[in-house]
Amino acid sequence: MSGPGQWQSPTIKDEDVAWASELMGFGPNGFAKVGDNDTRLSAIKNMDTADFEACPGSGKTTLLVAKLAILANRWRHPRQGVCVLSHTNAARNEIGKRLSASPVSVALLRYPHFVGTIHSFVNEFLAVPWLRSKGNPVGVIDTQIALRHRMGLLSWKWKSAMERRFLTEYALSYDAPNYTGGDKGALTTSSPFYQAMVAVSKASSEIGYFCFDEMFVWANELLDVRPEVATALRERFPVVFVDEAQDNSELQASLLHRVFCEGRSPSRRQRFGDSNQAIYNSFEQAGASTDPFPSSNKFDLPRSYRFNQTIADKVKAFGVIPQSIIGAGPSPSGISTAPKPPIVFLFDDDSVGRVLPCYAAHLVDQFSRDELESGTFVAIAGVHDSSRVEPIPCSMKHYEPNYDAACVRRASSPTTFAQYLARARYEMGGSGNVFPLVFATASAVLRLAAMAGSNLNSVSPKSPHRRVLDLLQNDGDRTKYSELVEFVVSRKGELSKSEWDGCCKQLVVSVAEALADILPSSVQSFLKWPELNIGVEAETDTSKRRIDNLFSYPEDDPIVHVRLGSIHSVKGETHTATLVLESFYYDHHLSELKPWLLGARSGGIKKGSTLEGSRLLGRLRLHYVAMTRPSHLLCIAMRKDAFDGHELVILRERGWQIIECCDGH
Ligand SMILES: Nc1ncnc2c1ncn2[C@@H]1O[C@H](COP(=O)(O)OP(=O)(O)OP(=O)(O)O)[C@@H](O)[C@H]1O
Repeated sequence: MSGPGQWQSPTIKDEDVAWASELMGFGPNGFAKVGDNDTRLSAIKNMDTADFEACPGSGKTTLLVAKLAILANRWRHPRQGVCVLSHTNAARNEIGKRLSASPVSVALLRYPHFVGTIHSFVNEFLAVPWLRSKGNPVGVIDTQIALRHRMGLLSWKWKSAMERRFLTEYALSYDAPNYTGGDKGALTTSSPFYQAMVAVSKASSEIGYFCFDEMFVWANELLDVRPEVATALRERFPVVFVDEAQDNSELQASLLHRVFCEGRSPSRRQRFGDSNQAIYNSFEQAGASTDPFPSSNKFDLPRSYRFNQTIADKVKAFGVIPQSIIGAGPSPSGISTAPKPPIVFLFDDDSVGRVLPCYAAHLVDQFSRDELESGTFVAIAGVHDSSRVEPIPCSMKHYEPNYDAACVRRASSPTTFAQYLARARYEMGGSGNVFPLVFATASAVLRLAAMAGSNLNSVSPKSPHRRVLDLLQNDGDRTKYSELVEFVVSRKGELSKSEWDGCCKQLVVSVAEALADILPSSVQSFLKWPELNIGVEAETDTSKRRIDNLFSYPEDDPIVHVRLGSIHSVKGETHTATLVLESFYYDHHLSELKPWLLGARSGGIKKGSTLEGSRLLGRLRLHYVAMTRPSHLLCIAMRKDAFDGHELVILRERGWQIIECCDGH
């Protein structure tokens, strides 16, 4: 095997680029020079270590997939592969979906290549083999289950001590191989209380329970003890691509740097991202300081193929470092009408519930029936889930009281069986593909068994469905599992409460008990069926759709379905129309960004060249992601009293049209 230093990258020729462009459906010139500008062409041909920092909709993911197709077509190394890493499962699935569309590039989804999240790479190639080689089993990698297991091991005395000190269960996680770390407040490491918490973390890990991020601890320990592992991985993967690089945390960036870049014979590494779109789990979280993105060797791609110049002009001020976006879109799609003027919907306390109907009515007014059917219509809020009730509006729940946040929260596991199904229906998005339902049913059963204390091996290349079938020992249990799957599929995942109570719940319990013995009462919450806010209608089709977070309009005979979600959940997506809803985090997000909307401010740098505070930068990035999703229509919804008369005049002068929801539009 040749090392990465000796690996010869294929030279990408013009004919390869034209072939890939045709493959992606852009004709032969999708990546060709535009006037004098050949940045896209040189970006796709470049095979050296580089960063591609580009504006929203500039085709970063498209460029990456096209480049991968060219590599797949030319790949001749039986034991060396291309490594493609993404931050989230959603991004990994998007790349996987696009690669599987062509018989050539689908090869990248198999050995010797790797396409997956950074977490799955760390588990598969570093942490899990290392732990197992030390004789430590790896059963469950799931923060919620591991911390719950550790709480169960902690004596009553220390549990009450945690309560008194306001320590959460995260005090039982660790960030060093001696099991110390986690948020243990001001306790000294030598105190008996601290040591008791360390002891349960150790005991639980030694029998196979781990939090997600703890796998980085073990991966780093392996690299400390066996630095030659990095050399072997560089030989195996001479070329590495990182998508959504702006979102890498310090933990991820520093580990990837150690594995692929640091020292001699680095792999070729290309990263794709947009630092203006860096949104993390919390505003306080900072980006990576090791190997930050972008480096100085970067390509800029200023043309957005998603939207036109009107939308580009509305959104660019929201970039923390404003980019000169050229609105070259929308690229051809099923939507043939021209892009529409942007809209601000205004509402007050009484009319907040009218915002979604007004938006849907506007869509019906602006798009043809065919376009309403084929297009993607979305409404999103920065805060989609909150227990706050004031000041109105706090979250998506003020606009749609039946909104179920767990259904769209891709990063965390669902907490009930019903949520597993809801998320699967959301993924199916009306298609006839039942795979998400089978996957969700199997995953939910495995999770229930793990919650009940079964130490099932959660690290497996097999699908959850295959794993359940393998784990079920006798034919009777397998038959029950098949009945369960068939029942869920026959109802397309839409079970009524009576169907759940009637037979489905018992099937779930029986299968989980076959995997985990008796289910303790503590898992009952997982089996709870959702109560709806719309009372008697609970069994109607409309209520089911609302659990799926689809707002359908008109209610009686819907002609448009608006998908509801968080801004985080729509990263990387392209919509026909996007409505960005006001929400509350310390203040109303959009109201705080009013100077950017009115053209008084641009970017995140204050006078005197200092950066704004982290909260405001977080607001800007979040709403920059949100407002750059639509191809044809950008809408925002804000409180009417956020503006005075003069400001409304400015908004209109800047090209926004205003629709008042209070008027009974
Ligand atoms: N070369 C191209 N020619 C025409 N259309 C393109 C081209 N590249 C991308 N597009 C279209 O532009 C839209 C945005 O592409 P893509 O999602 O790859 O952008 P992105 O830069 O990854 O976006 P984001 O920054 O929001 O994640 C898609 O509809 C895609 O089909």
